[in-house]
Amino acid sequence: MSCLCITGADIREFGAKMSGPPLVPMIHMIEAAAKPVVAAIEGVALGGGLELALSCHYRIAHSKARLGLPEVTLGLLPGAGGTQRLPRLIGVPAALELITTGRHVTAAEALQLGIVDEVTDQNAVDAAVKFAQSVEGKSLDARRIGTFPCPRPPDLDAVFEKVMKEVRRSARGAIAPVTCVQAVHAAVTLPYAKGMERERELFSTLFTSGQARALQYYFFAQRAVSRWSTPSGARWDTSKPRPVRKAAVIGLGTMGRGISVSLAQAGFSVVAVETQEKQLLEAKQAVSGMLERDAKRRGAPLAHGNIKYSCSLKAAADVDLVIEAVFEDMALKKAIFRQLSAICKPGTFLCSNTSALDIDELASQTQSPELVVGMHFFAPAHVMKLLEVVYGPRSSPEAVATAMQMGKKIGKVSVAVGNCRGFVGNRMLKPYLEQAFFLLEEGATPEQVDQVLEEFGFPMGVFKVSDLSGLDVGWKVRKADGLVVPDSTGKSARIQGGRRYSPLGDLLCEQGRFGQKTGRGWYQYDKPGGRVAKSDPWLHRFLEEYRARHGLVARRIDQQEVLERCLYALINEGFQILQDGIAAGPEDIDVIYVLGYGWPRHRGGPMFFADMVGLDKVLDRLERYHQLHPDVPGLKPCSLLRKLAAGGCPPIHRWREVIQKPHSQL
Ligand SMILES: CCCCCC/C=C/CC(=O)SCCNC(=O)CCNC(=O)[C@H](O)C(C)(C)COP(=O)(O)OP(=O)(O)OC[C@H]1O[C@@H](n2cnc3c(N)ncnc32)[C@H](O)[C@@H]1OP(=O)(O)O
Repeated sequence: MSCLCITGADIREFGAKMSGPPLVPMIHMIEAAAKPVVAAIEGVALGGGLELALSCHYRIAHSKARLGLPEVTLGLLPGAGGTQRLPRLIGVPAALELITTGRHVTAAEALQLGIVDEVTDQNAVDAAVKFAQSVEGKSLDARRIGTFPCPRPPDLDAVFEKVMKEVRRSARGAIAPVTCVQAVHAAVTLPYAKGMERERELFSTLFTSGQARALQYYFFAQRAVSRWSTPSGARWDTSKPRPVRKAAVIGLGTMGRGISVSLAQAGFSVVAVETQEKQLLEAKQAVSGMLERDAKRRGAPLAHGNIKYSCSLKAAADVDLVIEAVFEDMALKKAIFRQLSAICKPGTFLCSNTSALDIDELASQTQSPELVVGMHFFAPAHVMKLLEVVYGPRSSPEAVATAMQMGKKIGKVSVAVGNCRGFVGNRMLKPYLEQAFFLLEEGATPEQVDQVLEEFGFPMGVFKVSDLSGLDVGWKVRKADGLVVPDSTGKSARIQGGRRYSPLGDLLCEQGRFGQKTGRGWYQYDKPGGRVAKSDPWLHRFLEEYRARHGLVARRIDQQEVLERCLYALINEGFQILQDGIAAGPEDIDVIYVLGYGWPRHRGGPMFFADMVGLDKVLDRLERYHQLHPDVPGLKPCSLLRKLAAGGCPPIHRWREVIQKPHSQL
C-alpha cells in the first residue's frame, strides 16, 4: 500500500536538472507488481501524484482529497502515463475534459467518474488497509489500467475534430491544450506501449517550449505577489491585518453591486449604501439576482441575509471597513471621505475603488489618513480575480495588510501597488491605447490592429475592448485633463503640450459613437447594446477624411509594427513603473496584466514577455520607433530598461537587484 499526498513534480526543478527516481519506470513496476497495491489518497493527488495513483491497482481517497492532472496549466501534458491511463479508466470525453482544463476534482466526483474505488471520512490509510484485506487473493488482471483496451467512441474522428476545434478556440494560441488532445488521441489509436512513446515525444516538445516557461513563471508570480512590501518598509510578514466582520459599500452602480456580491458571498456582513431611493431599489434587485444566479451555479447557499441596504451614509457608522465605489469624480469622492471620516467609528478603514485617482488626496480629507487605501476592483467585480491594493505615503502597514487579506478572503489575487495616476494597470494602458490610435492615423484600421492583438492571444483587441467599456469613459478623463480641443483647429488638435496627441476617440464621441451601448463605435453593432462587432464602412471613410484633413498619407503597416508599437510602449511604461517603485517587482505587473487585462497567461505577462524577447531587442526597437516618432515620449526607452540591457540583460528573477527602493510618486 502507498499513502499519497503529492502535488506532483517540484515545478522549480523543471528549469534545472530533474532529480529523484524517474517516474515512468516506477509506475510500470507498480502496475506490474504481483501483490495488490492500494493508493490511500489524502490532501491532493495532482499531476505526477495522480499518475502514480493510477498505476496502483486500487485507489481509496479521503472525502476532502482533491485530484487532477493540472500539467496543462503549466504548459505541459501528463507525461507519466496520465494521457494513456485516464481515458482507459474513465472514457475519452471525461479524460479529455480533465486533461485539457487541468481542473481539480473532489473525492466525490472522482468516485463518480471512476477514478477512485472508495471514498472515506476516516483515516485513508486505515481504510486502504481494510480495503486491501477485502480484495486479498483476487486476481489483479482486471486492475492494471495499462492493459485495458481504450474505449473507442464510434464517431472517433468527429469527437476529436469537435474537441480540437473547441480547444483551439479557447486556448488562444496556447499549445499545451492542443497537444494534450493529440496525446489522448494516441491512447485511442495506438497500442499502449506506442501510446506511451507518443506521450513522451509530445511531452518533450512542450517541456522545452517558451510557453511552459511562461506558465511556470506565472504559477510562482501569482504566489509571489502575496509577499508584498512598501517603500516605508511595511511587509507582508511583519504587518498584521485587523479582523473585518462588517463592511460598507458606498455607491451601488455596476462596481458597487459586484463588490457587495463578493463580500456577501465571502460571509461578510454588508451595508450597501445608495443615496437615491430609486437607485437603491434597483441595485437591491440586481444584487439579489446576481446572488441567486451565482448560488444556483455553484450549488451554494444564498447570501441574501448578509446585506442591509440604506440610503444614508450613517448606516456605515459601525462597520470595520468601507469601500467607496461612487462615480470617478474627485470632488464627489472627497466629500464622501470627509463625511465618512466623521461618521464611522474610530479605526474604520476607508478604501476607494478608484481606478486612477490620487489616494493621498482622498486620505487628506480624513482625520486618520493612515486608515486610507485604494481597493481597485475590475469589472465585473464579483467575477474578476484581480484587486489592486493602492497604498499612499501615509497608509499604515495595518491598512495595507487588512485590504490585502480582505482581497484574499473574497477570492481575489491582491497586488499591492503605489499611488500614481492609473496605478499599475491603467497607467500602462495609456501608452498602449495611444499607439493604437496613432497606428490608425498612419494607415491601419481597427480590424487590423485588433486582429494582430487577438492573434497574440488577447481575448479582444484594443478597439473591441474600447467599444465594450465605452469610449465616453476616456473622453471624460481627457476633457477633464484639457486635452480635447475642436478638430477645426487643424493640426493643433494633434499636438498637446508639445507631444503628439490623437483626437480620434474624441471625434467619435462627438458623433455620439460611444461603442456597444450606442450601437456604434470603432465598429458597428446591430443595435444599441449589441455584442457582435462588424466592420463599419463609415469608420473607414471617416479615417480617410481625417487623414486627408491633417495631411497624413496612409501607409501599409505590417503586423510586426502593430504588435511592437502597442506592446513595447506598454512594456516601456512597465519599466518606468518599476523604476518609480510603483510596483515592487515584475511579477506584480505580470499578474495584474494577466488577471485584469487579458494578457495571455501562456506569454507570462508583459515583463516576462520582454525578458523572453530579449531586453536588448526591446530596447533596440523602442529606440528605432522613438527616432521615427520623437514627439511620442512613450516610445523613449526608460532608463531602467537601458540599465538592465547595459548590465547584460539579467533574467527576470534578478531584476529586483537592479531596481531602486520603491517610493510613491505623488
Ligand atoms: C518523462 C515524463 C516524466 C514525467 C514526470 C512527472 C511529471 C509530472 C508533472 C507534474 O506533476 S507537474 C505539477 C503538477 N502539480 C501542480 O500543478 C500542483 C501545483 N500546486 C497547486 O496547485 C497548489 O499549490 C496546491 C497543491 C493545490 C496547494 O494550494 P495552496 O493554496 O494550499 O498552497 P499554495 O500557496 O499554492 O502552495 C504552497 C507553496 O507550495 C509551492 N508549491 C505548490 N505546488 C508546488 C509544486 N508542484 N512544485 C513546487 N512548488 C509547489 C507553492 O509555490 C507555494 O510556495 P511559495 O513559496 O508560496 O510559492
